Amino acid sequence: MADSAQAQKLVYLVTGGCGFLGEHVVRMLLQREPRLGELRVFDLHLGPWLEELKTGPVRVTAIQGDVTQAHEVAAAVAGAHVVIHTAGLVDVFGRASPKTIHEVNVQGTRNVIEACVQTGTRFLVYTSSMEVVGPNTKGHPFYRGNEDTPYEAVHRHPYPCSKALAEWLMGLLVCGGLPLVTCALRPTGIYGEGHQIMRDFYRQGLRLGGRLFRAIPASVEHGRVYVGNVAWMHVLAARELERRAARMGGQVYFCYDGSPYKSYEDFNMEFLGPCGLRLVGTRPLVPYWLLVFLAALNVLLQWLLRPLLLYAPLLNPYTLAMANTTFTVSTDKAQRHFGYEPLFSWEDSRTRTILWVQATGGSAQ
Ligand SMILES: NC(=O)c1ccc[n+]([C@@H]2O[C@H](COP(=O)([O-])OP(=O)(O)OC[C@H]3O[C@@H](n4cnc5c(N)ncnc54)[C@H](O)[C@@H]3O)[C@@H](O)[C@H]2O)c1
Ligand SMILES: CC(C)CCC[C@@H](C)[C@H]1CC[C@H]2[C@@H]3[C@H](O)C=C4C[C@@H](O)CC[C@]4(C)[C@H]3CC[C@]12C
Repeated sequence: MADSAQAQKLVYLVTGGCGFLGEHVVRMLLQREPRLGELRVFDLHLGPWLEELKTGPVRVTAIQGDVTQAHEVAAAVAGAHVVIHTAGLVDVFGRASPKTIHEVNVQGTRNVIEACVQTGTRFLVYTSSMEVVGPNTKGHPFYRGNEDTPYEAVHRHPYPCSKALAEWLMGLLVCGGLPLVTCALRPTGIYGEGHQIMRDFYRQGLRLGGRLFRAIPASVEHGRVYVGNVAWMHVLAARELERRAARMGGQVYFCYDGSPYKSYEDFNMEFLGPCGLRLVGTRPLVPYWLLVFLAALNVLLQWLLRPLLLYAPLLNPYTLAMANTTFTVSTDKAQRHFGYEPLFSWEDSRTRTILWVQATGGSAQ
């Protein structure tokens, strides 16, 4: 007798499937989801790498579309059994306007939810963010917290505001008693192959003669999680939503793995060190007040230069506050609720990331 994996082939849709995380989710589904019959990859910008996937046994359909356009989302969702919604505008640098961030992250998510409800899709996994919780504007540390740890979540920046609102929309469904079963995954800072900011730091270090200068005390710890494990968690959550709907429906899960707790800069050095960079200073080399001043200056410059060019450096008051606030998670909720175990050990994650930085860090790719 054919087993159920062969009997029922499922249609999956991944929004934002050509982004940093989205590409890993797409590849992970193809490798690890035996019930996959068709994979729809929906993104504003389609990657050329999708072409190579079309020659495999699973039907891969590339859909160029915009989540802010309800009719485009509805057409892509129609007939899908499962939707993984990772599309989003990740901007804490002032590149996009607050209005655009809201449209993509909140209205886009609303469109995905409504399309699922209208077309009868039953399972939806949403990529949320740790920033739905914090760090808050008061700089309170969140130390080894879990999904139930009390924390004063106060948002002002458009990006965390939008992620919080979108996650709240997901929660509304549970209260509304709709047949759609959803859960939200909250990654901390993701790293791994394709991580733009890691590459930016690497290039900056190369420009500075192989050195980076410590700006944040080593005692400020950050939660980081490997992209392959975040992708695996999405695939597993999507698979288990059906079987464990009562337990998982409406739940939120932090994304976690065995990556060590370190400061943002020390963590990056785990990869940039083996690529030849050195972090200078055991303590910050510039006083904090000077960083605050430079961050404020960058905001002013961004505003002054806006008519001429987009000036969006990494340092601004929000990113400085983030970098300077401890935020680490310690939880096993995903393990308890749907059997998640990281697929990649810390050693594997580290090696894969180093190889990627070495291969592409200095090139224009
Ligand atoms: N990178 C992180 O550290 C991190 C941490 C926590 C949560 N997240 C969340 O994970 C998700 C993916 O983030 P990422 O780091 O891969 O970002 P990314 O920018 O690499 O990927 C986002 C993808 O969404 C697509 N997209 C943007 N606007 C769209 C639109 N209007 N219509 C359709 N597609 C659109 C982009 O083209 C891109 O391919 C986001 O929802 C983000 O909020 C990321
Ligand atoms: C002060 C400077 C020297 C260093 C600036 C580092 C700064 C660019 C880093 C620090 C923390 C980073 C964020 C953190 O890892 C988590 C997330 C959550 C996610 O939803 C989007 C990405 C984001 C905001 C990281 C962006 C880069 C930050 C702010």
